[in-house]
Amino acid sequence: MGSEEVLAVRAHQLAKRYRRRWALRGCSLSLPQNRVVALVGHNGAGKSTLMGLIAGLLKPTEGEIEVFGRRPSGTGAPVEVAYVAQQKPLYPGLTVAESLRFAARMNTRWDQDYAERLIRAAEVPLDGKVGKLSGGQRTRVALVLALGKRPGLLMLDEPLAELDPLAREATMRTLQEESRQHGIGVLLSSHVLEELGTVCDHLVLLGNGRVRLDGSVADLVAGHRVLRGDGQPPVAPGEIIDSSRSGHEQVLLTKRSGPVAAPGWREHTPRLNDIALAYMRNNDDDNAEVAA
Ligand SMILES: Nc1ncnc2c1ncn2[C@@H]1O[C@H](COP(=O)(O)OP(=O)(O)OP(=O)(O)O)[C@@H](O)[C@H]1O
Repeated sequence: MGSEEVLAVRAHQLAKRYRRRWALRGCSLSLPQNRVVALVGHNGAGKSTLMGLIAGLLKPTEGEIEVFGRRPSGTGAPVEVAYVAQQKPLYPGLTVAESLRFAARMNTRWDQDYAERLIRAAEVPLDGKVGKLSGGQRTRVALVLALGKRPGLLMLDEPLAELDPLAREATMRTLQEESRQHGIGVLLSSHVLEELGTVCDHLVLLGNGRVRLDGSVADLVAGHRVLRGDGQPPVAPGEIIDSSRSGHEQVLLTKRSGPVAAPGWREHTPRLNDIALAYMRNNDDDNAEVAA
């Protein structure tokens, strides 16, 4: 990461233990502002825990974390941070319009015009009761309530799960535009890996509570190659992150940036989800990579 980049989050050796179980350990990372960051990892990898620590809803057991240069309180989110948790914090008895008015009273930075514009774009009825909306519509409302706060960092825990493909595309586009036009940082946890590659600038991959990958998408893609062929792999075993078969061929995801000139082997540039899946499938610490 370039030294000129503004950081939304800096964590050093951050760790969180619930009773005797470590949910997050040795987590050191820097999340840039003005970027869309994908947070991925298997179920129970520690994504929600990391978000809770950044949001100031959880206290670290060990290590340090700074959000916009300050330590989160451990009792509530800083004003610059909007967090949409998996259980979306909505009042089912309010209409959408009432929910926006309530948010306006609770948030000093609230932008009502912008929130109404986003609700109209999402085609959610302003007079609809939140409790009667579909799961996807509730997600859109929760997102608008977060964006309307005009946060410096927006964190979304699994926002795409209940959205149809069109709503997913629209949501991702909104997040990307927000990040580019208003310079906000977006941290997005998701299991929908295919869509992340087109929108995210940065990837953090957690495995068993540890950071396995942390880097810009451009650097991660440039630092890996997919090799297809048969016979003896033309790279050192330590460079192979994942190996599978497709028909007669071996398919290797390798950690290297230079070309591989080997008869019988073809190479191509991986997609972000090829890289993420390979690391998730091979979830051991030997392959851990933390890009600067
Ligand atoms: N309140 C809690 N009390 C005890 N253990 C917890 C608590 N919250 C999470 N854990 C444990 O911590 C680990 C990390 O959980 P976390 O919810 O952060 O993972 P996640 O990556 O968000 O998972 P998912 O993709 O399933 O949402 C898991 O082993 C989980 O069981």
